[in-house]
Amino acid sequence: MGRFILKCLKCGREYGQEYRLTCENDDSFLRAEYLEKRLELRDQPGIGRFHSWLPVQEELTTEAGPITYRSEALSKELGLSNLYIGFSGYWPERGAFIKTCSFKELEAHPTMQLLKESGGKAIVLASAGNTGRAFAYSSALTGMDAYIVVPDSGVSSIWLPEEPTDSIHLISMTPGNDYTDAINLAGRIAKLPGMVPEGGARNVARREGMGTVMLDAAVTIGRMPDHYFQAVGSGTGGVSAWEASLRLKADGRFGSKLPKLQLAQNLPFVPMYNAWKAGRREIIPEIDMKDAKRQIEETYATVLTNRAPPYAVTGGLYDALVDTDGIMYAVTKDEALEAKALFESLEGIDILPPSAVAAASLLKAVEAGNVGKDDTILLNIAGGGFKRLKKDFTLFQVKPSVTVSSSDVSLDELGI
Ligand SMILES: Cc1ncc(COP(=O)(O)O)c(C=O)c1O
Repeated sequence: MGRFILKCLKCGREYGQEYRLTCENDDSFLRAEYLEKRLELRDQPGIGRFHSWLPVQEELTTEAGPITYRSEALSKELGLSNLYIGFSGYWPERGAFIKTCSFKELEAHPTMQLLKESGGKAIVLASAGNTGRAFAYSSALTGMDAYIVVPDSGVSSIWLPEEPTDSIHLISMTPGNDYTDAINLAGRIAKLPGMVPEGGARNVARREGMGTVMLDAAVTIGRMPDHYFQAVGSGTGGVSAWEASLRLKADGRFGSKLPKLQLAQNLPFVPMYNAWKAGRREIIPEIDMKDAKRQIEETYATVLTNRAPPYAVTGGLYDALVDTDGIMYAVTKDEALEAKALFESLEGIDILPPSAVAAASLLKAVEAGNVGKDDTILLNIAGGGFKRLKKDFTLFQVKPSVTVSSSDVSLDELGI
């Protein structure tokens, strides 16, 4: 018997347990509804603890999982009494063992498991860096093929803490192509026979994997936080946190008020910030991301640069922000670097650029009075511990099997 059904958020059509990204009637998100309505923690080391609300049959045994701890130093510096850090990365002293150093690994493991359970063999995805590394690692662990398309700026991010396997197929794109070009090429490859698109935010396994950050926080704190801070590029993490809190609310033991999403992008590329500020569901490219490619080149945290984020779609980020009375921030590179230095010196762990953007947004929120001094706050440090990892592991660069010059190349050139 299945553990969940997939339900279309617009027309309500239900599907059984399968690797499905879209409804046959419309373009809305599908959401998983689990038979287990109460979160029953499993005896697993990582995200497998949250099996109740992961769309897979077998419990995941990976040690990769989010951790949550109560901040002391940063909390004191900001004058906050209930600041919690959700950390996804490598920090063994705190029990954090994500060896690709970001919460993207929380998405990769359930996705590969769901793919395996539904008979799929090869997954195709685009990445600006962190997602590709996470799926490459999951491919190395499971032996399942992964075709990963990255822009030139992302190639150096595709490393592993062990020897890469033949199951990893890295396709790089020449300079001038960005993350969205990689998405377009991956979309074409995914139509080849035997290939399965990972689906980005449409993939419930990805969303539920990321949602475990909120679940871990709620079980650690004993209730849902009042505020949730994260830097977003696609916004999937924001949607995931919202969906996880809807389930926690229905569970009944973790409070009834949904955490307020407080999400950040980095200047000059801030399309979702612009649309949200203007009160619009639609992103208007000419207004919200004029000269997008140039903006992206100037951006500090490049993984936050998705030109086609799931913002307007039913069940997407706009709906999540409306439902949680959310706030969005635009952060400069200087603000991010300042917040990074502050966080690292006070909390004692190195963090990735997007996490610096998230930390900067918390500083802005405190300054603007968007959080109360005694409110319970969850800061999602979605990537970190890279320097810490290098002390314990040798890292291996994954080499591209082919480099292409545009998303329109003939697929024969790829030698798949
Ligand atoms: C460390 C980290 N934080 C935040 C994000 C933004 O994630 P999303 O917009 O998919 O929620 C990313 C995306 O790659 C990331 O790697």
